[in-house]
Amino acid sequence: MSNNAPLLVTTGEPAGIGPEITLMLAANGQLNNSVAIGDTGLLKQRAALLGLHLDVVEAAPGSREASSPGRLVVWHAALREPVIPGVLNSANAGYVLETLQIAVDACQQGHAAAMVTAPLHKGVIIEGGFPSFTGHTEWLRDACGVDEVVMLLATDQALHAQSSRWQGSSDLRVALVTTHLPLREVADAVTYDKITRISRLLATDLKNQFGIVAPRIAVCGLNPHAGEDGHLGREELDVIIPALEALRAEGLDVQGPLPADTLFTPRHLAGVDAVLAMYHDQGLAVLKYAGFGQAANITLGLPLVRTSVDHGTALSLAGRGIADPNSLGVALALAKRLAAQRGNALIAL
Ligand SMILES: NC(=O)C1=CN([C@@H]2O[C@H](COP(=O)(O)OP(=O)(O)OC[C@H]3O[C@@H](n4cnc5c(N)ncnc54)[C@H](O)[C@@H]3O)[C@@H](O)[C@H]2O)C=CC1
Ligand SMILES: NCC(=O)COP(=O)(O)O
Repeated sequence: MSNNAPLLVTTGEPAGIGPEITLMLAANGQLNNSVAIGDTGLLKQRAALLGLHLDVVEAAPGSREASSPGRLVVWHAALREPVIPGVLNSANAGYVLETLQIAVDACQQGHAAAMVTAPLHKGVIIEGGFPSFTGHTEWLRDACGVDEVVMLLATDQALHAQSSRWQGSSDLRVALVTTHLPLREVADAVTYDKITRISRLLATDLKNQFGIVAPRIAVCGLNPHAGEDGHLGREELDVIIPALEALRAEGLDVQGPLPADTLFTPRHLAGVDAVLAMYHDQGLAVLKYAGFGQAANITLGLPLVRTSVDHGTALSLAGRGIADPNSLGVALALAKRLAAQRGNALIAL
């Protein structure tokens, strides 16, 4: 990694809130070591629409110039068609993916310290000619040529931790065995191999990226009451328990499978560093209840640092200046910390 590389912020779906939450952070000085990737004209228009006093200026991809108070530096990618806030247009799907590719290339070539992604709209990318697209996480796995990645969402401001009686960590971290899958397909995707690979990656990155020396992972069951000894589903007996036994034999501290409805209560979370949920809404509904807007999404297992917001494109808010940019700020702060930990030199503030 060369010296003084910026953090990159991909601005996401152009009709969503990604461009404006990026501009909002730039306007209050939170993008000072960063560069946005997106259409410069779009960002200028959105800044004007919101009445933000900000110079939006273009720089060549790979340059060391970064944003400063009152000035947002942009690595330009051209929109395919003009954008109306809140109105999706599948013609711009290729544009969104181009912003991601620019970021990946720059991280891999040492021109950037990390990438932070504003939300994109999965459906419109699929409709725009990319039928196998399911999300940043899986796209980044393929773009980086790795076999497996882990989606982890984390907040250090979990709701239950605000109680004066709470004695555990204020961090809540939730990782997923399966990510963007129809519920009908989830049970078949929860395999011995998948659980063991994801758990190993999670434990390794909790150590290496979060500095947790001996990570304790609580693992959810798939079925109600963790299958009730096989009476309410057999995945626990046939797949999850054997996988966890193998992981324990390797020295991993994995508890479970635990009934997911009570695992997230403060008593069970007190000694836990991360929860491994079997599917998207099992884990993320709780995480978002505990800290929506205060959390970030991290992809573990990549050769680069990638964090993201905890929310989506919020189309109905786009162009109105009322979206909360806080999660993007949390994602930026985390990316900065993770990049520094990897030894990626950041532009000094
Ligand atoms: N990292 C990413 O790229 C993500 C993308 N998405 C995508 O976003 C699209 C919309 O997804 P939804 O499930 O509707 O979730 P969403 O997060 O866009 O919206 C859910 C609710 O939260 C509100 N909300 C979201 N972000 C907000 C913010 N910053 N400030 C204030 N209120 C906010 C919305 O107005 C809405 O009421 C989908 O295509 C989904 O796949 C969803 C999550 C993450
Ligand atoms: N709910 C998290 C989410 O959908 C984000 O997915 P990704 O685009 O970061 O893979």
